[in-house]
Amino acid sequence: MTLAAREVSWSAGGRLIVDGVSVALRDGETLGLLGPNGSGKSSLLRLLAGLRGTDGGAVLLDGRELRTLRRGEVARRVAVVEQQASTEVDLTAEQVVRLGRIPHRGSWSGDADADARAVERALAETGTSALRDRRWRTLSGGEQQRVQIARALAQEPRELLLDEPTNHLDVRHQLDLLALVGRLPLTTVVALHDLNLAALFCDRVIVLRAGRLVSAGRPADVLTPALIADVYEVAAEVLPDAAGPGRPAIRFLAPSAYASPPDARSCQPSR
Ligand SMILES: Nc1ncnc2c1ncn2[C@@H]1O[C@H](COP(=O)(O)OP(=O)(O)OP(=O)(O)O)[C@@H](O)[C@H]1O
Repeated sequence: MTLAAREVSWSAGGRLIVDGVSVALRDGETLGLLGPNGSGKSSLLRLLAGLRGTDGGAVLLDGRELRTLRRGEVARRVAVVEQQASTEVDLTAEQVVRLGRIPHRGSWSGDADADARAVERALAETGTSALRDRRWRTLSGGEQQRVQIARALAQEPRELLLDEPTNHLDVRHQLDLLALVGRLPLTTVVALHDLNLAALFCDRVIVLRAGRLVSAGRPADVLTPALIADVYEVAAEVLPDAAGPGRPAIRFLAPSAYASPPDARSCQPSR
């Protein structure tokens, strides 16, 4: 048993932002959360994390309504990394990762050994050990992103919710991060814009449009030219199994108006 949304709705500014979405995660899967800008991905993730309450429907953790559970109990189970996660205080990277241990501290004291082990493991898994003594503010966007993910892993969650975690990451770190997420024995929801990364790493994907769930299933079944044209309004060619069995690769077909021949001269460094 893990997380589920049952007919979840949420409104803001007089508008329905998440509109009756139901999804039940499967233990250990990586679920991709897809959809155009403003389709409600971050809003749904925040509802699943219990960071905000639903206006209709319910989020369930092991079949129990999230809103009836204690904050600490949820935080020991569910970790979330939001877009542009930041910290105002001038901490080192290691101190940021240690924040992930807060839900595990009792009212008197925590288990210092368990905390230290979890922090070391999270730093190693995310390749951020070498950054441990750096001040947060001096880290690049990609380094900050990986440290935030280390913080979430130090929390030792069973459910991990990631909002655009590959933002700021170079291509190798994007691949490494999603491979790590797939390897860990966690149930993960990951909001992604890159459909090829979703096809490569997600066991299932769901697609939102204007707050509604419009499709759900295996990447190969969902990421069809028809769906991409309908939801993203972009023509695409889908090469089935090109990225592995059941894992399509997507090639976007730029309208001819965008596709003027490359001009080598425009790429020359100016002197
Ligand atoms: N607190 C809020 N008040 C008013 N409108 C909001 C609020 N939060 C989100 N919205 C609106 O809800 C819609 C969905 O936003 P959300 O951030 O969930 O989309 P998204 O799919 O994550 O977008 P993106 O891909 O651009 O990150 C947007 O139109 C956004 O402006």
